Amino acid sequence: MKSLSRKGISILGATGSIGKQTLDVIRNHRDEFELVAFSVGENIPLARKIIEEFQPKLVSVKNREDWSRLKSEYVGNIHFVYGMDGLIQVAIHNDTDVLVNAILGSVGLLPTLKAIEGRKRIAIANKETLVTAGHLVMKKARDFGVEIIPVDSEHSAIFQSLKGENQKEIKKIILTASGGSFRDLNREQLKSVTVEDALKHPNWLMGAKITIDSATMMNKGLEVIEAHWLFDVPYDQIDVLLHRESTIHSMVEFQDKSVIAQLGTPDMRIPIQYALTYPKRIPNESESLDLAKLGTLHFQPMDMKRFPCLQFAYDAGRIGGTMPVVLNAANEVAVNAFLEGTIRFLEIENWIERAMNQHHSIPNPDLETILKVDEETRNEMKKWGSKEKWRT
Ligand SMILES: NC(=O)C1=CN([C@@H]2O[C@H](COP(=O)(O)OP(=O)(O)OC[C@H]3O[C@@H](n4cnc5c(N)ncnc54)[C@H](OP(=O)(O)O)[C@@H]3O)[C@@H](O)[C@H]2O)C=CC1
Ligand SMILES: CC(=O)[C@@H](O)[C@H](O)COP(=O)(O)O
Ligand SMILES: [Mn+2]
Repeated sequence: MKSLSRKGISILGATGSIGKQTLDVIRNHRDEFELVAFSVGENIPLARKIIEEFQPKLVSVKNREDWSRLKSEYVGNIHFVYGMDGLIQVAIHNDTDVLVNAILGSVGLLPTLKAIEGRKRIAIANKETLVTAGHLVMKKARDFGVEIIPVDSEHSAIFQSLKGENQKEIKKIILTASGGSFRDLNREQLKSVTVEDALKHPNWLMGAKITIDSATMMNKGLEVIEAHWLFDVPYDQIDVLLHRESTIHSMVEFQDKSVIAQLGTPDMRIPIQYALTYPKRIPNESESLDLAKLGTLHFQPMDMKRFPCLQFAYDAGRIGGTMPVVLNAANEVAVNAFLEGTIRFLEIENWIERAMNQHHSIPNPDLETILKVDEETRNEMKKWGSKEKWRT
């Protein structure tokens, strides 16, 4: 039986960067939280370690073969599931109080919708889900009275800055952007960058896909759309500001020109923990922000020509309908191709632009239309480019 005094936490994507940091938060607050269920993709060795340490009730893996192997290894009280049905079972487990959606990509959409129907509070890191179907997710959350608490550092900052405020009094949201791994390179220099260089984010240690998204500025583009849905703010009232240090995680300017910001060291365990304890705050082992040591903070306006992916995201958001579905799917496919070494860095933006140019947006799409457009975009893009690796 689940303990009555502890919150039951379930995690989609427990083996990823956010997933592992969520486990850290649970590990450091055993009196507050218990891990009920989790999903992994293909990292079975880490899944075994998590099972042994946390003894959850339900574990989901991506593939049937892994499910079959784990089932025979652990004969006892742990229930094993797999595939999309497995993700959904994690999302709606009876003992879940908070679902941490830390899976990568729009595969997180269906489990999110099911969790809302199951009236689970959702701590959402998985921005691709909100980009793809923000209108469906937020409407369903309102209909079912479910709270969606942001984990993404910028959105957690905005959420915290808005606490106790009147949402109608927002003048603008200011998302901060580090500039990513190539912030000091010009477009000419971007032609020859490598995957290894792209994976060196200046401030945050994150999964591969989001680190590339930071370097192309698509991460900020996805975050603009994410902010639009989470806070119900029009695109004209969402700005992006280059801020090298990632110390101010984001800000809100109000009608009276007051600006409220949230600051902290770049440590994702802080917003993850807040999403789990909200509206409470509890102590942790994270480092305190030392502004005197930092001395100076830097700010620069965003150059859309240098970072066209950010412009694509604003365009897709403003066009609306299925265009953000295409933006996201094209980005997922292109980043994957770059990570596999079959396209170069600047081809990521070319592929996204091409996919968007080929698409006629369908307004106010339902779930079926979204899934269809997502699949069609990925299938179309399979025909592009060579399978030859350009890097050794
Ligand atoms: N990392 C960060 O600091 C931040 C991340 N985010 C967002 O959080 C989400 C996760 O990011 P991050 O943790 O960096 O990503 P990672 O790549 O580190 O982790 C992704 C997780 O999802 C699992 N996964 C991937 N594809 C599938 C699939 N098809 N089926 C089942 N499981 C799958 C992986 O499993 P496995 O490895 O076992 O195969 C892994 O557990 C993204 O949406 C990202 O934009 C937002 C803010 C900050
Ligand atoms: C930690 C986090 O929330 C990331 O989304 C981070 O913001 C990436 O940094 P930039 O996109 O600002 O480079
Ligand atoms: Mn972020």
